[in-house]
Parts: sequence; C-alpha cells; structure tokens
Amino acid sequence: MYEAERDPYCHSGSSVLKNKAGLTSKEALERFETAMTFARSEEPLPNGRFSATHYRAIHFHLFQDVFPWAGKYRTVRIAKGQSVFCYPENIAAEMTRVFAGLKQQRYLCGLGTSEFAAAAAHFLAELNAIHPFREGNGRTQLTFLTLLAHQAGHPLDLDKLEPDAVLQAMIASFGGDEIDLTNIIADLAS
Ligand SMILES: Nc1ncnc2c1ncn2[C@@H]1O[C@H](COP(=O)(O)OP(=O)(O)OP(=O)(O)O)[C@@H](O)[C@H]1O
Repeated sequence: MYEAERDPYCHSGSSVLKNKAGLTSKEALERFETAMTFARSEEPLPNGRFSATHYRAIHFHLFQDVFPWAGKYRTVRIAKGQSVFCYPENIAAEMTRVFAGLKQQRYLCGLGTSEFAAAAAHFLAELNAIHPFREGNGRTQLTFLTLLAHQAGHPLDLDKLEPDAVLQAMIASFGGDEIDLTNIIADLAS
C-alpha cells in the first residue's frame, strides 16, 4: 500500500527527491548532496544541549542547501530492506522519549569505554529505528555521535570507520542485536 502511494517529497513519476538545486537525476543529486553536506560539515556545527532540537539543528545545518525540509521531521512512511521505520505520526514522541533517556543517562558522561560503547550503540539503534528525516539520517547520526562521544570523553577516530561494517551492524541493531555496533563504537573510541 505504501509503495503505491505517491511520495510528496518527489516529483510525480520520479523517485528523485525534490531539491533546492532543481536537480532531477539521482546521480546529480547525490553528487550535490555529498558536496554540500561535506562543505557544511567543515563549518562549526550548531551548539546545543544534545536534545532532539539539537539533533534537528544538525540535520538543518548539513542539508540546508539541499532540501527545503532540512531539520524537519518526515511526514511519510519509509522503509529500507526489511526495516520499516517509525510511522511519522509517532516520530516527535519517540524522539522526545529517546532524548529524555539520553539526558537521564547524563549524556553518557563518566562511563568507561565499553559501557560508553554499549550505551551509545543502543542510543544509535533507537535513533535509526525512528529515522526521523526523509533523507540524511545516517550522516546526522554520525555527526551527532561524534559530538556526543567527544563531550563524553571518548572521542572517535573516524579514520577507522568501515562504512560496510557499520551498515551491517545498523541493520543487525534494527533486529535487536547491538553487539556488532557496540564493538565498532568501542573500537572507534579507543
Ligand atoms: N535495512 C536497513 N535497516 C536498518 N537501517 C538501515 C538499513 N539500511 C540502511 N540503514 C541505516 O540507515 C541510515 C541511512 O539513512 P539515510 O539514507 O536517511 O541517511 P543518509 O545520510 O542519506 O545516507 P548514508 O548514511 O548512506 O550517507 C544509516 O544509519 C544506515 O546504517
């Protein structure tokens, strides 16, 4: 049923997201997205209190040149592979819940590396299951995790990051298995 619905984020008859540059080819949009988000990632990132508002501000910062809805929660249902993400009507409440949990855990400060990695993996798995934005969730997750890890005293060495392994670990985390994701974060943090 969802597959048959028209995606208001795309022009009719196309699967390319409407964008600020008016690009209509998937490849051109990907190149544009990569260039613009890279340039924005080199700028100072928005300061914030590691809240849902802060998370949205980071998405806005990275994607402001690309999508008119940067920083805004999606309004359509989305899935990847077998993973069906949070329905749009529940996103705001779920984001509030997950970020309240982060606050309750004192933003993961004061933990040893393995405890930090396990808690960060769980947080990331929950964020991924929500997938609050129509696009750009992965880049926002990684940017936010980098900031969170830094302030928690476990700065990440992103040169060690292996995108394929992270993707497999994220998919496993959707099914409730957070071990690989925990190990990857522990490795990046040490
Ligand atoms: N089948 C899946 N199940 C669960 N999570 C998935 C699946 N496929 C990809 N993901 C996760 O979804 C996120 C990517 O989401 P999205 O495509 O919105 O972000 P992006 O920033 O546009 O893309 P990317 O992270 O690939 O640059 C990543 O964290 C990725 O690990």
